[in-house]
Amino acid sequence: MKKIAILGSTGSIGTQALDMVARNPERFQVTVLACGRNLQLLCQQIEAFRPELAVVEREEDARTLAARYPKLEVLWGMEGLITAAESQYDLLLNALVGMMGLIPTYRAVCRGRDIALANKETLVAGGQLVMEMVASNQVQLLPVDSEHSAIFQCLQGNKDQKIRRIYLTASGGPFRGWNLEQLEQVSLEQALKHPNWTMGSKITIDSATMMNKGLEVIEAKWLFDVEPTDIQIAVHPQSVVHSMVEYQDGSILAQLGAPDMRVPISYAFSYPDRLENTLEPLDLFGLGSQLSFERPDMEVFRTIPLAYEAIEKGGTYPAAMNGANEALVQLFLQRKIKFTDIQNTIERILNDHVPVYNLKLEDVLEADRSARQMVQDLF
Ligand SMILES: NC(=O)C1=CN([C@@H]2O[C@H](COP(=O)(O)OP(=O)(O)OC[C@H]3O[C@@H](n4cnc5c(N)ncnc54)[C@H](OP(=O)(O)O)[C@@H]3O)[C@@H](O)[C@H]2O)C=CC1
Ligand SMILES: CC(=O)[C@@H](O)[C@H](O)COP(=O)(O)O
Ligand SMILES: [Mn+2]
Repeated sequence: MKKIAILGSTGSIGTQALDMVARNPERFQVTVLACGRNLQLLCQQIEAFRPELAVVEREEDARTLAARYPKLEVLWGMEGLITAAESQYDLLLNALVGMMGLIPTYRAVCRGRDIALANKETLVAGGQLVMEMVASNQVQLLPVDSEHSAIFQCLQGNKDQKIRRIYLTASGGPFRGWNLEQLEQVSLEQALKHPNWTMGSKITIDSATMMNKGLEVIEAKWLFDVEPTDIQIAVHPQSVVHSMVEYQDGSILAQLGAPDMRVPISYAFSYPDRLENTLEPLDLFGLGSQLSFERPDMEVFRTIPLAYEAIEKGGTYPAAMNGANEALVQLFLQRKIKFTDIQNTIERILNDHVPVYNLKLEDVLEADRSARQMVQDLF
């Protein structure tokens, strides 16, 4: 029985992970459930999965839960997430959204605990620190992000083989093929309509701006130790090929599947085994269209070159970019800024950023904080 701690249990990834646990009760047991403020769903999850520890964002909600479930340990806030990350389990699924995932990941890695990582912001902001600790503590860091799970699967059995490049596939989002003038007019409702995936609101907006792909380039660099210049984004509107690895002999290995996050989640849960499931498989003959691949439009979707530039410059640049993006996406979701303000403001903040190199965790946190402050000052 594998004991799994889930941070972000009420979100898109968290609920799909619990679905895989429910389908495999003889293999997985949940020890921790953590969320923000969605107490109603958390209570249902507590009753269904009987964890030992629950963590919520606010103290008052923790007190409500503790009164309702006297045998359950209930904690709150970042301290609660850290206690959860350092508790007893076999695998931590980090499905929190945003930079708040970094510290719990880091603390779990410091304790030598294995992690299934959905929270890509962890590696974007703190990749260098986290990966150094992963290596020294021999931690297994298993990707959940669909493209990174695909790359990880294409690397199996080829551990020491030289890679020529990675093709990181992108749906292109709802505004694929649009020009800058059209992007100026984008509404929140349009941006929240992803063509192929149902996900949380933050990542859905990231997909629309294509910042999601920029974040994923940085995530791939850290996970697979590849140069960003060897990672080629390939816009693939069908979201059937989840990514590819080209080896030095010219062979390209790809992983295909229906767009269903329960597949990469269950691979991370059961690695190196593959779990049998009854999910709807990809119907190759029913695709109804050809599989197509095109280069991204980096003049319209400025987030992509900005992300390449941030990781090339290194130091605190990616943390500043990520912090600015999170704050801007939040403002866009609140209808306080225009869609194009997101990329324009990130560019401005990166231009003004004063970097720190030879990073410590505090430097990353400070770069994140000051980028958010700059966004606040601008809007
Ligand atoms: N969704 C997807 O298909 C994919 C997601 N990812 C990545 O996975 C991560 C999670 O994404 P997704 O599931 O879509 O996000 P969601 O917004 O759907 O879920 C976020 C989770 O984090 C919790 N949370 C929010 N604020 C806090 C807080 N202050 N303290 C504790 N918990 C909090 C939420 O709780 P509450 O519900 O109470 O607010 C929720 O459980 C992101 O990094 C995303 O980029 C990667 C690939 C695919
Ligand atoms: C499911 C997943 O992994 C998302 O990150 C997805 O890739 C988003 O789609 P885009 O390719 O449009 O960013
Ligand atoms: Mn992805």
